[in-house]
Amino acid sequence: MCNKDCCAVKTALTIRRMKMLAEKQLKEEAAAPPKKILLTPQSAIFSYEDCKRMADFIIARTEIRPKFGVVCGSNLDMLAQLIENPIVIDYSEIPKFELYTDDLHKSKLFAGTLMGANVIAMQERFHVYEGNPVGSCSMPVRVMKLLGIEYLFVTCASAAVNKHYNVGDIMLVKDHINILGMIDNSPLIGPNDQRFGDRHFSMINAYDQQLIEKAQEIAHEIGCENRIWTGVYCCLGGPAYETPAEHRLLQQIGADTVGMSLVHEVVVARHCSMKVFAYSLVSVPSIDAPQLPEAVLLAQLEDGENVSMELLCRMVYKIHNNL
Ligand SMILES: O=P(O)(O)O[C@@H]1C[C@H](O)[C@@H](CO)O1
Ligand SMILES: Nc1nc2[nH]cnc2c(=O)[nH]1
Repeated sequence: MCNKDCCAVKTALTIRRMKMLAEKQLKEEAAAPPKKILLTPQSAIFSYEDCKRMADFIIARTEIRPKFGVVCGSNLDMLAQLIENPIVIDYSEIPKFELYTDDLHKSKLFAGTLMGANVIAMQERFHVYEGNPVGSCSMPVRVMKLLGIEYLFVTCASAAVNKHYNVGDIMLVKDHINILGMIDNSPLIGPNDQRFGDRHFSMINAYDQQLIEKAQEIAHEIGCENRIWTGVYCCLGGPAYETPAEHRLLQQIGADTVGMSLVHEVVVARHCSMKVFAYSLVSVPSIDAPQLPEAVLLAQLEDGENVSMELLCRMVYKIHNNL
């Protein structure tokens, strides 16, 4: 047991020791070379030349000039497998293309034909929550542009925000709320390369209205008009799903579904004037939805995956044949 004097001595010693340590640390910091801070503008991480080199590599390997590009979302990787006689390229083979991804075995590009049209599909996309800068996540879209793609089909998994949407439903995206972009995390921040597009550009009709109408026609043709909605997608950073309070906020600002991707790819696609068609497969129920057994949700999801394949094939067929 120490007395009052003992503690006072200890405190004085501790203070002196801390002071000495702080001084030593300051001296060491002053002697160390300055740390390099790399401020990399999003738009300059991959230059036009980098994207061109990647596109040239893909053209050399596949020998096709695709008209359609597809980005597969989670639970939608089977869309890539619809491509006939595909040339499959692992992302790691393409110079500089490989980024961080949780799902290495799906990191593949499929190039071939679908319903008679030349198509290339990314089986897995890059996400911001995996540690990739937002400008890198959208780099493949620029590569697709330089491959000559006219129509970009972007797909993703999402959670229902709109209480009428069920798991397995498909939402055709008519507009988006880009929360990451709103808080200064746009893929186009940095120098603008005019070869891709103008510095400022409109995001009105970013999701091509004619393509949406074609998809709505298809919904009727296949008898899925009560399962294919048209709505607003909101992108959050993830990887955690939103809290109930955030979910309520998203309902109030007009989101119908929420996910962790798509919008930055669409911004980059519109910057370089690609026609965009996007849909999200509802994979997580809204917090207002009645609780359903896991097996029911899985069956609904599987059904939605089948509808999404039908939708993709019919869209490609109709556009390719001007129907
Ligand atoms: O690539 P997408 O946006 O479909 O992936 C979403 C986000 C997470 O990776 C996953 C969550 O379920 O789906
Ligand atoms: N933010 C978000 N993204 C998703 N992607 C798939 N499901 C979800 C979800 O519940 N929330």
